[in-house]
Amino acid sequence: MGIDISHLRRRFGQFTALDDVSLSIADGEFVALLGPSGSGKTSLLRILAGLDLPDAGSILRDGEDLLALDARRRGVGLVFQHYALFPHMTVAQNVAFGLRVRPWRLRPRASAIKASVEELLRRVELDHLSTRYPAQLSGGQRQRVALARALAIQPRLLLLDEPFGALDAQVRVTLRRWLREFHRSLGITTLFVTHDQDEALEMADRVVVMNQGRIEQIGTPEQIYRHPATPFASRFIARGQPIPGEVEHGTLRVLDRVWAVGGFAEDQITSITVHVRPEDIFPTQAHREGLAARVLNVRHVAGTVRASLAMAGLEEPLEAEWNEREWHRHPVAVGDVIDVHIQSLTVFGSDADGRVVARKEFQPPHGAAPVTLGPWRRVEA
Ligand SMILES: Nc1ncnc2c1ncn2[C@@H]1O[C@H](COP(=O)(O)OP(=O)(O)OP(=O)(O)O)[C@@H](O)[C@H]1O
Repeated sequence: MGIDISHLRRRFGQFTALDDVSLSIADGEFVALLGPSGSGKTSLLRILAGLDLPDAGSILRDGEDLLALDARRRGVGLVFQHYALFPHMTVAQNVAFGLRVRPWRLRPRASAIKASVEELLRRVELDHLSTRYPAQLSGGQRQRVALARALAIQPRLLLLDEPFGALDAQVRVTLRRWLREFHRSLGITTLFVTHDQDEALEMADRVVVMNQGRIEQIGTPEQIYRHPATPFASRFIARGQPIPGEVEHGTLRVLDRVWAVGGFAEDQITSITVHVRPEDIFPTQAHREGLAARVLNVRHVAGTVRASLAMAGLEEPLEAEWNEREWHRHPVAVGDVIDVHIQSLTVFGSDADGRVVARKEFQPPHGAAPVTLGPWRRVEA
């Protein structure tokens, strides 16, 4: 049981904002919609909320057609990036609003509204500020009021559209953890829109990666980070960096190294993309086995060390990232020429339409002995 979104399409004139989007959300799940600006996240949220209709596709909740219900009957709580609090109402009045405007037959008694507002404000830890006006609150406090207000109607589905987008970095991090715990205690099915990778990976049970109106990948934060399904997901989530590679007559050539690629269906695949992550590039002392790299810069950032490396055959430098301890073992400095070992590569094979039809995570061996790369497995995009 839960929400089943299937084959949703939404066009604005010639522009396709949602292109065959299918997604199932389990009861009580916390799902993040993650994608760059314009990827269709808000379009999907608006359709779920009943603020817009798709051109095609269906949404079922526990088997019931959600699209047939008007917005007020969907039991949806909404929080947007820009606090939509009523400035002339106190915190308590804002939270009570959704209950006060109900038709009189459905409206709780004034004493019940007061009790539920008090309970909600306790939950969002703002009971001491109930008589303040929005202008007298911090940004983070306003968003917690907005959340309490969305929860007042006891929604079955909570939709959060970049709720922390306008807050500063430190408040965002604190509220992220707070909201995660809050969700755990409440268990309401929640869809959270963000373009911030850390936010999605840290908070969600599952992450839906969107790009140009399509879903690129759905998975747990770990699955998506460790095993990105497409070059886009790899670049956007795992900071995958492209390096030139070729496949010919059963061999893969990358950075002047050649490995056998057994079982590679070259006839199906018209192009390949090879990605390497910053944390998979290590300095090595085994000179004959490493790849030569010149250190262009070194930055120390909160416990990690980032370096840009110029390498033969690459137009753009590769970014490498080590923790401080690793760096102390090989304290490279600007101008050094070092040997690096690439611990892991991801190779994507695409067909003529650009669809990924095969992918492989590959650990290049130390040394030059050819290895078999495969078997390739099909991926569901
Ligand atoms: N009413 C509309 N008319 C025309 N185009 C629209 C309309 N609403 C959205 N779009 C377009 O659809 C695309 C997807 O928009 P959407 O707001 O869903 O993206 P998003 O992923 O939420 O982006 P952001 O992170 O910037 O909010 C955008 O290119 C946008 O310009």
